[in-house]
Amino acid sequence: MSKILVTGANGQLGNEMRKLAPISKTNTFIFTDIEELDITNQEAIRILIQQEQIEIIVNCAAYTNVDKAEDDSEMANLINNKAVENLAIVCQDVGATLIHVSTDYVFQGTKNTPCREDEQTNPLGVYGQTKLAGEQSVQNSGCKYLIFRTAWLYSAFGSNFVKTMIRLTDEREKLSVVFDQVGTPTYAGDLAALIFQTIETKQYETLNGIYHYSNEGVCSWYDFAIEIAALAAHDTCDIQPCHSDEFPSKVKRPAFSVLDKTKVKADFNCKVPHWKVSLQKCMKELEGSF
Ligand SMILES: NC(=O)C1=CN([C@@H]2O[C@H](COP(=O)(O)OP(=O)(O)OC[C@H]3O[C@@H](n4cnc5c(N)ncnc54)[C@H](OP(=O)(O)O)[C@@H]3O)[C@@H](O)[C@H]2O)C=CC1
Ligand SMILES: Cc1cn([C@H]2C[C@H](O)[C@@H](COP(=O)(O)OP(=O)(O)O[C@H]3O[C@@H](C)C(=O)[C@@H](O)[C@H]3O)O2)c(=O)[nH]c1=O
Repeated sequence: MSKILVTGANGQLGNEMRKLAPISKTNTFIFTDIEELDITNQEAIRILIQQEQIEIIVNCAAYTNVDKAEDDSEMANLINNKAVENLAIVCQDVGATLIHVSTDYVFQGTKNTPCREDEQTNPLGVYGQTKLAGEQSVQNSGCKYLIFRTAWLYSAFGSNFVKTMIRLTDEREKLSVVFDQVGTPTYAGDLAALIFQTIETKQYETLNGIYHYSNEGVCSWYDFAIEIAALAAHDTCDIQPCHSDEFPSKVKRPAFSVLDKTKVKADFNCKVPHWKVSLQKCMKELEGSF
């Protein structure tokens, strides 16, 4: 029996972890968000970890507003890097394992083959830079860790591209969506299932390092929007592809950030659902809300 702490548990991934916890056969999960545990406070982390004798931390907390981060780099760095360093230092001190989550936005995305874990990083914006710094803080701490880099996360919880597209394709007659940024959408429930499996089967005891995990397949945000609208039966909105420079944003995003999952599939022996299959699952959960 191990005790697991999930931080940032009110977000998309945290809520998906909450759904799985009750089926655990061997572990007890404690869920916190900023109100219960502000991870920028190292002392508060230390007290909770020691009091509860936590063996694993799953860090789902992050600053995820990519546009806002450009004007708020201090806060983004505090949450995506400094706070992650806090978790890693405490884990190292008490011998706990840190399971952390990072992003495809650590890559520049200028090549057109799937990104492997050992490939050169070069984030284009503040969000990606602070997430990369967070990865490095974990690695430098000396703690036992797993970092799952994922991409284009969505779920029935929180706000995300799927929910935005459901709303916009209902409200508008016409919509432009970028087709020159290519990646893979990932259902947060699938990533949570992998993290849960890692804990339940104790894979974290033998595996460590960075792993790429997204759903299977490749698409542009435009393709993703088309599929969302089709599943929502929002067929009156005319969705048109546009270039990135036609969609106003202060941050440059990677043009191609498909993640290569060869390593995670081999080491974790996990089956990865295609993004269209998982999108259908999530849309079913959202039924009634559109
Ligand atoms: N969303 C995406 O598309 C992608 C996300 N990721 C990564 O996956 C992980 C999970 O993302 P996701 O579930 O979407 O994130 P969310 O933004 O949905 O959730 C993050 C949670 O962390 C909380 N939080 C913020 N600051 C603190 C703090 N100081 N202490 C404790 N909790 C805090 C947030 O609270 P509040 O809302 O009040 O700020 C929120 O509840 C993150 O590491 C993210 O970088 C990777 C690729 C894609
Ligand atoms: C709403 C909208 C967005 N877009 C574009 C903007 C952007 O290039 C793309 C996706 O929009 P988003 O705001 O969801 O993008 P963004 O917030 O950048 O999504 C990213 O979030 C962080 C947390 C990650 O880690 C990444 O993996 C990725 O999921 O679609 C349109 O072209 N038309 C639209 O109407």
